[in-house]
Amino acid sequence: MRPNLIGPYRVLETLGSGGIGTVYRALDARSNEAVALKLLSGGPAMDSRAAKRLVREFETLADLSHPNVVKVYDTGVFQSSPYLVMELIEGLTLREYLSLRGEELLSQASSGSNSKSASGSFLRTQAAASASVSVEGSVSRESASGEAGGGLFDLSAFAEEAPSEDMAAMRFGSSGSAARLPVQMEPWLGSDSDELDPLDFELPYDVAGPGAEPVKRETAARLEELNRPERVGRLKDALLQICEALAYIHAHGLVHRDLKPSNIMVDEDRQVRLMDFGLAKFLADDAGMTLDGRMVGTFRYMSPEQILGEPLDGRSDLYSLGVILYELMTGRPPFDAKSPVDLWHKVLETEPPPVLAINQNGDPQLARVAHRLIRKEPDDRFQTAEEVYEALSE
Ligand SMILES: Nc1ncnc2c1ncn2[C@@H]1O[C@H](COP(=O)(O)OP(=O)(O)OP(=O)(O)O)[C@@H](O)[C@H]1O
Repeated sequence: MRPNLIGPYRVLETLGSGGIGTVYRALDARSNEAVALKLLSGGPAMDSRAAKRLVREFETLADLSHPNVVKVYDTGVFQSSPYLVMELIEGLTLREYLSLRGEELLSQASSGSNSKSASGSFLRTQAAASASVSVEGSVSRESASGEAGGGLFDLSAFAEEAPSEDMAAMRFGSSGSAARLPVQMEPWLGSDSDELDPLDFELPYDVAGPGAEPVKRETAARLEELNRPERVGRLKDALLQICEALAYIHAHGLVHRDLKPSNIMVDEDRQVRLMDFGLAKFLADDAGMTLDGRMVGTFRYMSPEQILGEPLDGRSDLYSLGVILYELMTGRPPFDAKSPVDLWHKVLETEPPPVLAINQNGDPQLARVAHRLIRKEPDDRFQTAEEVYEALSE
């Protein structure tokens, strides 16, 4: 049940839930300022002393300040669960943002919908995750399922990563076998493992062929959509901002560890904000596991060294950025599998299809960057976010 009051914060609505907790839109009763409050209820059960210790560690996040990093204002404990109070971002996840057409952004600016800000930009609503965005800038679950008609843009092709990848869906035990993996796993608890690939299409090597099946023609249209110059321009701009944010947090000795499209939001001024950085560090030891055996991080975006439980540095985040870029260029993840263990074997032992083999008209510069980011050996990748920034700016 949604609490009404968490510390001095009046809870207004639920913005969404992830693997380790729930994010609420709340009002600071002292200042009347709207904030986002993340209550870590989905994590390991902890007593109030452990929660307080975690909160003290979170406090270091409040010292960080960068235009592309969500500001942490406050931390606290509510009924033995730690919470973080953050800047409320009125915007869309990166994937949703890139799915909008330029003219849609403009049409939102000129229409008078309630769901827009005074400046006419898009706003995020409660139902945004895994849903679709309408021309009015509101978010519609109907359109995600294709039930809604004219005027709505179906973003289901860019749906957020499947819930099966949430860290809460995985536990590790002592049985089973998984060669080269740092841990062995008990049955995977997620029931929707085959939802890993949001687009669910085959490799379209012959997308433009005369005898192409209907599904392949649709694929070609989708790829064309991904290659719209205006979209590619926005993608590059967003990537540059992500690089700036990563350079900043890495310079502060932090590794994000859970970089994924739903942790990247774009606000109404098209400013990118990284969220949830550092949380994983406090919730896990170096092997990426919490005390009760849950894995920290979202499977699809995990670097090989994170899978192997090795110590991580900023280059692990660069790998995750590469997976995001690969997906945003091809509409599918570089490695697809029916279960996390299969996925991990592929990540560790196989090479993904070239971006330009899937999307022949994709931007070659971006494709090069994506492939260098997802090299298995950290030494073979770009070494810093600054280097990625430079490669994108060439
Ligand atoms: N500062 C914020 N401002 C506005 N919305 C936010 C903010 N932080 C999180 N959200 C939204 O709240 C929802 C839940 O976020 P949360 O971080 O719990 O989930 P997640 O990122 O999907 O999963 P995970 O816990 O695995 O990182 C998401 O839709 C997210 O975009």
